[in-house]
Amino acid sequence: MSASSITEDDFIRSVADALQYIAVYHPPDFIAHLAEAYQREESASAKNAMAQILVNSRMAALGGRPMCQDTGTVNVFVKFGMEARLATTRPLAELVDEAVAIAYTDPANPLRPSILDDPIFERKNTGTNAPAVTHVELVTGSRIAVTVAAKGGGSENKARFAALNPGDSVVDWVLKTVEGLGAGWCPPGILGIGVGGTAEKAMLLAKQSLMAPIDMTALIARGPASKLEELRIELYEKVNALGIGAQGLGGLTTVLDVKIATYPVHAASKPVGLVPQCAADRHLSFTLDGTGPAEFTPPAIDRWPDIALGGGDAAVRRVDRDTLTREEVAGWQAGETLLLSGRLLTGRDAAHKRMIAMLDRGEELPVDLNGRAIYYVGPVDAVRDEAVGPAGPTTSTRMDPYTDQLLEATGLLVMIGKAERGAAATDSIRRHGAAYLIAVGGAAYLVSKAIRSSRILAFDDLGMEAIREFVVEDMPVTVAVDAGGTSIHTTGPARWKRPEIRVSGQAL
Ligand SMILES: O=C(O)C[C@H](O)C(=O)O
Repeated sequence: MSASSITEDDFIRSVADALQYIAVYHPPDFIAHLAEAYQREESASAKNAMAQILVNSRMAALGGRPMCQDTGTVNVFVKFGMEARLATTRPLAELVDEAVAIAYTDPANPLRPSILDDPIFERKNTGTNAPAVTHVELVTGSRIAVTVAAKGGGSENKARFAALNPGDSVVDWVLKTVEGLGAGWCPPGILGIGVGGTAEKAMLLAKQSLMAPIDMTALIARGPASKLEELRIELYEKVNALGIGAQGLGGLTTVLDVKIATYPVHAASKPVGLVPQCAADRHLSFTLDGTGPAEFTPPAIDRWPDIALGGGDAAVRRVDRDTLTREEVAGWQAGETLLLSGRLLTGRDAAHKRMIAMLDRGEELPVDLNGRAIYYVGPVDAVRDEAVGPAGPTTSTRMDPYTDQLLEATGLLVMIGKAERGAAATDSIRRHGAAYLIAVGGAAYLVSKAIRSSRILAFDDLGMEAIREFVVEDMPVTVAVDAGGTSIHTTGPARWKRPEIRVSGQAL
C-alpha cells in the first residue's frame, strides 16, 4: 500500500464521526457572531429567541444531543487528489451513504432520519437518512479533502434562483428575495450567494460559499479589500435593515454574514443563486492522507456565553392546555409569551395530508382535535431517560393549505409551529377564533426539556411524522397570530425596518 492509500474504513469512519459531531456542536465562529448579535439586539422578542438558540446550543454540546430535530440532508463535497488512492472497489457515494447510515442510527445519539426515497409518489422514509448529496471534484495532490454539511429542510426550502439580465442589480434582487422568504429558514443565519456560470453552477456556488467560516465582524473591523468584500458588507447591512430579525419577530439582526462566490459567465447572462443557512449551521472539513481517520475534538464549553433565560420585559402567562377555552384564547395578544402545560397533539406534513384525505372521504379521524392544540413537529427518537429527543417546531406555512378545513371540520383551537402564516391561514384563524403560537426554531433540545411524556396515537407508519400526544410543562411559546388575526410576523418586522438604509437610491 502506498503512503497515500486511504482505507475504506478510515473514509467511512471519518464521515460518520464528522456527521455526529456537527449534529451536536455549532461551529465556534457561529456562536461568537450570534453572541455578539445577541448583545447588540434591541428587540425584546428577537433577543429572547437568540437567547434560546444560544442556550439550546450549549445544552446540546453538554448533553451530546442534536441541536435541532431536523438533522438535515447530508451534503458532502469531496476534493479528490488525483494522486490519492482510496482502497475500495465501491463507488464513493456508496461509502458516503454507509457513513450517513452509521451516523444517523448511532444508538448512543440517534439522529432523525428525514430522507424519503421517492419524492413524487410514495415519499417513504429510508430510515437511515441516506442517500447524501455528494459532489466530487478532481484536484491535484495525494490527499482527499472532505467537507460535510447537514442542511435543514426549512432553510433549504428557501433556496432561490434567478436568471437576471446582465444590467440587473444583484443587491436589489437579494433584498427583494430575502424580504419575500418569510422566517421559515430560521434566521438569524447566513446567506450564501452564487453569481455566474450556469443555473446549476450558481446554486452550487451559493451552497459552497456557506462552508467558509463566518468572518463578518473581522471584515467590518478591517474594512473591505475588494469589490466583493464591499458587496458582502453592503448586503449584510441592507438585509439586516429589512428588520426581519430572529425568527422573523422583528429586530436588528437577520443575517450574521453574507457569503458570495462567483464564476465567469456568458455575456448574455447573470445567473444568481441564493441559499440561506439556518441557525443550525452544521458543517466541518477534514483531510485524509492515508495516516488514519480524521479526529474531532469537542470545542471547550467556555466558547458558549452563559446566558440565563427568562429575562426581557414581556409578561408571561401560564396556560393549562387541558382546561383551555375559546374565551381564554380570545384574550391572548400577538407577541405575548405563554408557558404552556398539558396535553398537545403532534402532526406535520404527512399527517395533515392524510387527515385531510380522510375528511374528504367522510371518515372519522383517529384523534379528536376539538378544542385541542396541535404542535407541528417531527421529533428525534429518545435515548436514556428522555421522554423524547430534540423536538423543535417545523415551518407552519406548509400546513397552511390544510388549516381552514381542519379548523372548520374539527374544532381545532390552537396550532404551534414556527415562522409566519400566509394571509388565508391567518384569516381562517381569525374567523374561527383560534390562535397560532410559535416556539423557537433551532431550540429543539431546549424545547424537548419541557416535554414530560410522549406516545404515538396514530399513523405509526409515518415514523417521525406520526401523530403523538406530548404532555408538556411550561413550554415557552409566543402568540404569533391571535384570535383577532393580528400577526407578530407582520407587526414585528414593520417596527424594526430601517428605511434610512437605501437600496439603489430608493428607501427600503
Ligand atoms: O423538518 C423539520 O423538523 C423542520 C424543518 O427543517 C423546517 O425548518 O421546516
